[in-house]
Amino acid sequence: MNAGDGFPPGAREERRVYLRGTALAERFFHAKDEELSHADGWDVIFGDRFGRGVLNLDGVQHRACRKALLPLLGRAAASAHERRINDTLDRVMPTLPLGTPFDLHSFTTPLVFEIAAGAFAGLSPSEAHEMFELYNVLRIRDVELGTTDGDRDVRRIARARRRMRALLLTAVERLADVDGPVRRLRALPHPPPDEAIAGNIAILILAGYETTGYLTARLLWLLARHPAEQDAIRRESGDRMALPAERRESAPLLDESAPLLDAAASLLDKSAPLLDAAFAEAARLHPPLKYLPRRALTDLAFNGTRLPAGSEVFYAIGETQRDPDLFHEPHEFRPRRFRDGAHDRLAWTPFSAGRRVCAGIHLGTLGTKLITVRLLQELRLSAPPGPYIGDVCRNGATVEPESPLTVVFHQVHR
Ligand code: HEM
Repeated sequence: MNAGDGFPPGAREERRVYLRGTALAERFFHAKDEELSHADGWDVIFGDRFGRGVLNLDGVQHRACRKALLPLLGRAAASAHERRINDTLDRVMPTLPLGTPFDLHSFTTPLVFEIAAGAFAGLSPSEAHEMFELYNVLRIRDVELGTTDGDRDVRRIARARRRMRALLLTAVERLADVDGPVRRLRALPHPPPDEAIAGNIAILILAGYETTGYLTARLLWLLARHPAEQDAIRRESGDRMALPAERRESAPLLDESAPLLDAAASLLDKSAPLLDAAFAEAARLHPPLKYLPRRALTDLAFNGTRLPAGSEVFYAIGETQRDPDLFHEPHEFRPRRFRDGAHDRLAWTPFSAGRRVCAGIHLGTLGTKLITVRLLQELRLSAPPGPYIGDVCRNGATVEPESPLTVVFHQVHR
């Protein structure tokens, strides 16, 4: 870097920069991988524990994998996914307890994991359960080397990584003849090795379950705290759920004409506007990814904000979506705001935006909405009195509730 280039002394050393607001978003979401690396950014969050896949690849490899995998995640895949979700719910819903406090997040997360592991790795419910536990071990952070606990964690993580690798390679073998990630990736002009295919499967499951599981829990919890909104959505969705299964599948919860866009408008579902608005509002208040991690590979300047090469760069979705200049009463749950008026295009980006917008936006939206309406059809949710439960972000990207998202289920009386 030359003297007089505007960087303060010492700024070339690696540093962490947080970007907020729509003015910077435009430039952030349209940066090239050669400017802001996803691979290096996500390495800060989960290192090499989950392997590489479409989320944490850059450049040519990323483009090839994304193109190969998108058809499995798009609208065409929605009805198979809807069937899988319904079958899983048929099995687990009768086990939900009535009348006692119940943590939504510890229910929805393994549930969505099982669905994702079945869809992308062909795992049975018991195999999925084992893999879920392995993911939890692989997420352990802040290991203090040289202490008894730290050394035990290192051994647990190493064992979990070996077992995870074995399960994923078995999945690669098992799925060789099925239309899924393995066949799609092997059909590329330069097919990745099995290890990389396994990494892609791991990333698909990871990207899908934590986000959808968390957002579903948040939406249901918010509706438990807002009974009028809950009743209105139950009435709205009742008509659809009363349809026979085949008709329900031909009237999916997702607007079939919606392209993979980057604004809330693309997810509008004309047949369920109240559910749609509550979904958008839950994702505004509680985006599962609070920050998007990148690393600047070259010196950059975004609207005057300097990003020296080597910086860790985080786009703050959560703070932007609660900016009072962008949303009136930003900390309140007001689904109507998404029905009443337009908002700045990049003010709402829970699925990211631009070229690298969430590849699973359709499945994530479908999963969250479907689990919500199925539960609301059979159960009324109430929230025990208590303060608002916020989030913690332990890894610099995803969030989890700071304490259990407790609700009580009651039978719906018609
Ligand atoms: C409500 C649910 C979901 C939310 C809020 C969400 C959010 C996001 C966000 C913010 C990103 C961008 C990450 C970044 O820029 O670094 C992303 C990427 C991605 N998501 Fe999702 N996601 C959800 C569900 C899913 C599902 C169900 C899948 C499917 C398996 C999925 C697969 C992916 C993949 C593959 C990427 C990487 C895309 C790329 O880099 O080209 N997501 N998601």
